[in-house]
Amino acid sequence: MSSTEAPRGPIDSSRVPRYAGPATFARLPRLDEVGRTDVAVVGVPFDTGVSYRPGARFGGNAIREASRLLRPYNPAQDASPFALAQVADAGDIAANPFNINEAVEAVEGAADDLLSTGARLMTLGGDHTIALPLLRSVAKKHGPVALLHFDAHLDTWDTYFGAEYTHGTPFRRAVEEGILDTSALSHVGTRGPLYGKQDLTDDEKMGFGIVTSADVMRRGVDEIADQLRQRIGDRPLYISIDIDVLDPAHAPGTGTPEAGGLTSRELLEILRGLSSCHLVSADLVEVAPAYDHAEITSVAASHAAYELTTIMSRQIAAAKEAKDAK
Ligand SMILES: N=C(N)NCCCC(=O)O
Ligand SMILES: [Zn+2]
Ligand SMILES: [Zn+2]
Repeated sequence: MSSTEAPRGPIDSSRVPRYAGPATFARLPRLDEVGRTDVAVVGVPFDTGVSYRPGARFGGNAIREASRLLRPYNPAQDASPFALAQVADAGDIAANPFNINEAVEAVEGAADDLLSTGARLMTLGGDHTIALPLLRSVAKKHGPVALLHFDAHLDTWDTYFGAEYTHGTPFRRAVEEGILDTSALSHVGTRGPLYGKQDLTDDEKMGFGIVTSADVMRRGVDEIADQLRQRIGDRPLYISIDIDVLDPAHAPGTGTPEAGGLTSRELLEILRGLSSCHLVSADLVEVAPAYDHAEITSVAASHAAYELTTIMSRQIAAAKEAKDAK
């Protein structure tokens, strides 16, 4: 697509019913159908890094299936994300299920390739291990990035069974590697039992601030979004959403569920409150459809990815407009 051409949007639901045909995210064109894209939605079918229930390797396709019902206009952000910028489904990154190190390298390499085209990534996991190679790739382009991490868990543990690359450890590795801007790191939705108090002191030393799920309930979504926006400022921002940030009532289909989580409404509202942030890429991980019912989890995930995609599209359009005005 040249910069003057209008983006190619989703399949017209008034002509082809939404339940027909193979699924792409939001029924958008595949990347090979449009040549290049501003936002690449990409799946990572990988779950070898999990410590409890497996199955997130099927998450990306479950989210694609559940996203058939998304409509092209987003009233909450007053934007038509797929008209403002080209958004396309880039398919899946093939990752070795029997070798975590090799898989981590493959994800980093594929992310490098997509980012080098100028696209931003909306990655659908996969387990949380994949956030590390994605952050490595984003940091090569933008330098250390601010991180907003929505999750029941800290994911800053050191190792599991001696393994460094797991779904409970990506953000400790990322801090060690210097790819995060440690003045702007926040967990949101944290809750549940830990291995010890040390988990919290270690996490704080790495620079993380914590907004617990109880904080969200007590202080409300607007105040939380304001606080996060202030902390992030205009830094390049990466958002990583582990779907287990939601209460198991809102997201049963996940591998390490914890009671007392956010509602899908709270998550979506906080994301909308971040629409002015400079979102350079995002992931949504840990959807494990085998434990889901009636697509509860994958529908919630598809809507969260839709809000993130809208934020990116609006910014891409605004940047283009500013450039054209010059
Ligand atoms: N769901 C993610 N990313 N991490 C959970 C790790 C929790 C544990 O095994 O103790
Ligand atoms: Zn988690
Ligand atoms: Zn996680």
